[in-house]
Amino acid sequence: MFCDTQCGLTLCRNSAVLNRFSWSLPVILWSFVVGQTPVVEFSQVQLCIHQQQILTELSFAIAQGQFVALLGPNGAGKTSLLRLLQKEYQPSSGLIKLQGQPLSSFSQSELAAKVALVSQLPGPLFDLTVADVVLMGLIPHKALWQTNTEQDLQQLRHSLELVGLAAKQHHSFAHLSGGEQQRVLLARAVMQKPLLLLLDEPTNHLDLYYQHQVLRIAKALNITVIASIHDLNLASRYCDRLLLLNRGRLVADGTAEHVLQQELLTEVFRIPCLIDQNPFGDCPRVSFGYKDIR
Ligand SMILES: Nc1ncnc2c1ncn2[C@@H]1O[C@H](COP(=O)(O)OP(=O)(O)OP(=O)(O)O)[C@@H](O)[C@H]1O
Repeated sequence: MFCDTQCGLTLCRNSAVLNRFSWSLPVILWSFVVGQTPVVEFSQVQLCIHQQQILTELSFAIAQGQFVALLGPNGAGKTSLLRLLQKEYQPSSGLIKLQGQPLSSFSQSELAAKVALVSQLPGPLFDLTVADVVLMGLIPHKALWQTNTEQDLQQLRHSLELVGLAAKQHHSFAHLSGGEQQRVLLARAVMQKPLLLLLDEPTNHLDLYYQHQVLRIAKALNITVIASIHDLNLASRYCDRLLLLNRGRLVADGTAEHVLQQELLTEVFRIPCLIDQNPFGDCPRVSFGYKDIR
């Protein structure tokens, strides 16, 4: 029996809990059988900053092409996990591998060619046009003296069409709405052709149409994606696999059906919830709320 009272959950090593960790073992076994190395592997990873334990004993493996949602309440450690993958933070112990190689062995420029990030807040981009920002996705793949080819420009147009912003190619990035900026950053990531795409709350600032659109685009890329998402229903609809974090620990890992369990979600998010079937797709739907308040 294993009890994790620290994270407010009592997790017992019974079949229900094993169900909540249904992915990493199959990924490792499948990788072994077909000879394909997982894109990302965390082995007993811990992150401690200023003596505060941020992430505790994270172990999982993600196969090529999986679209993975990182879920959890505020402060659960989602962004910190994404920062580890960009080497912004170093694990205090444990090992992270990218394509079978220790992440620590990649230089920042090698990493930039393999990992793209769409984050919540773009850094200062001064008065660049939309095209300038999207073309920045080519930087990790080009030497300083190389100019953009006709093929690059075609790819630029294609990336902007994907996010519905072809008409704004020559507009100033700074003058776009928050949602449009977010989509430009996704187009830049598409341009980068990464092995691994990291999305940090990619649906923030987006209206309903583009919340779905951004995740549809990310899914259609058929690359490995790890997305920190607050909306459990979007994760359920679009992601192959859900990792649920609570207070720095991985408390569930599996398909939406495995992870989106009423009792678990009520404990982790500290609000009553009900699960039923999403009428638009074959996936669970979560509703949170209190019956006595309308
Ligand atoms: N550089 C840092 N220094 C101190 N504490 C940090 C640092 N980075 C993260 N933390 C702490 O680690 C915890 C996890 O933060 P993190 O941003 O990873 O959570 P999150 O799940 O992404 O939250 P949110 O949903 O609010 O974005 C928080 O308590 C945060 O204050």
